[in-house]
Amino acid sequence: MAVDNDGIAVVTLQRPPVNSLNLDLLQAMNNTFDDVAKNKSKGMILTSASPTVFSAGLDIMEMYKPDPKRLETFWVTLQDMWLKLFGASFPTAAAINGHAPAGGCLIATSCEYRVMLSGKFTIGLNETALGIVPPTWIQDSLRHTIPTRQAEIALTTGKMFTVDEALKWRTNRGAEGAARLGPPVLEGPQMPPRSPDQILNKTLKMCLSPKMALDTGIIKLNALNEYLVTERTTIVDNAITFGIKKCNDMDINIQKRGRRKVGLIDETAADKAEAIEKCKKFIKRFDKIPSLARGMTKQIFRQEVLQKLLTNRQADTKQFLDLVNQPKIQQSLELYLAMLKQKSQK
Ligand SMILES: CCCCCCCC/C=C\C=C\CC(=O)SCCNC(=O)CCNC(=O)[C@H](O)C(C)(C)COP(=O)(O)OP(=O)(O)OC[C@H]1O[C@@H](n2cnc3c(N)ncnc32)[C@H](O)[C@@H]1OP(=O)(O)O
Repeated sequence: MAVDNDGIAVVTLQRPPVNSLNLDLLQAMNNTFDDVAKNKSKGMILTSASPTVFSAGLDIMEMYKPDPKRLETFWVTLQDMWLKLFGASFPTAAAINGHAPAGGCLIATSCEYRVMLSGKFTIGLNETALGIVPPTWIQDSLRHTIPTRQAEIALTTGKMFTVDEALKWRTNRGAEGAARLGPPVLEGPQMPPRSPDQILNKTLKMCLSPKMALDTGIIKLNALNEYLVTERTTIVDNAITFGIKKCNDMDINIQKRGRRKVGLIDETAADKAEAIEKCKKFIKRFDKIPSLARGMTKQIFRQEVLQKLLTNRQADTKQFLDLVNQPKIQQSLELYLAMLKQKSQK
């Protein structure tokens, strides 16, 4: 842990090669979180010493052929880590400088703010894809971060989000929907882009002109009708071109407006230093907010989710122990470890 001049603690996970969460690392995290609270730090940023992995999640070795007592301590220590981090009264942020699967995503979603490095990294709760049901409080951390519907889909599919997907959620509306209609007709002398309103107003004006004879008016309206039917694609394209031009003139970023943010991460950064700076900026937002009021508001906001685990702690531990001790799960863990080893040797 390093505390900067502003009193913000930067805590770096340092367990090579992938910061997998074993008992020792979890205990070290818990002690550090206690220190941050005791020192009255202004806030805490979690990051990783690895250039490519934030955290690979739970250390599979803790669950494979486990010592029963250690396994129980391992799970209770993980619960403690989550209760301390998710329930921390001080501001928390994650500078996610690499992959963050499963438990890695849990740490990130337990913080209040997330900045992830742009690149070929992924983040998400992949448990379902591994055949495991994520415990309620792990599901709650995601549901607390992104909209419920997206959380349900992500959890049930074991979705690992790319950095871009974690920031935004694709929709068919906006610029992407427009793109599916084909390229817009560009501005030219024959067909200057006009809004549909402009076209109709001009035609109406012409038809209402006292100089216009009735039969000429009818001919013009028929011609307009035919034009609207046969040229509808061009008209739509022109309307889109007109819309895009207006948005550009008004400095509205249509690319951003066309996509809805899923918000699993809040921002991206080019490198770790920038990610930490952005996290610091988030924490400094609270400079003028009384810290007691802030901390209590956060805890009340998170209380329901925290209380659920506190109430069901023993049952949750028993469920985990029963699951891990199943021969079928032990077999899956063995296969998974072999698969990871094979992949790392390639
Ligand atoms: C089938 C699983 C059943 C589990 C049942 C238990 C029930 C628990 C209930 C719920 C809670 C679950 C939450 C979890 O966190 S489970 C853990 C899920 N984690 C993962 O699936 C991530 C696996 N790792 C990776 O995808 C990659 O390692 C990655 C993080 C993307 C990094 O890739 P890369 O940089 O290429 O590194 P390598 O893959 O080469 O790995 C280097 C060495 O690290 C070992 N490794 C990786 N992850 C883990 C891990 N989670 N635990 C232990 N060891 C891990 C890997 O085998 C390599 O080792 P070696 O160098 O000796 O070959």
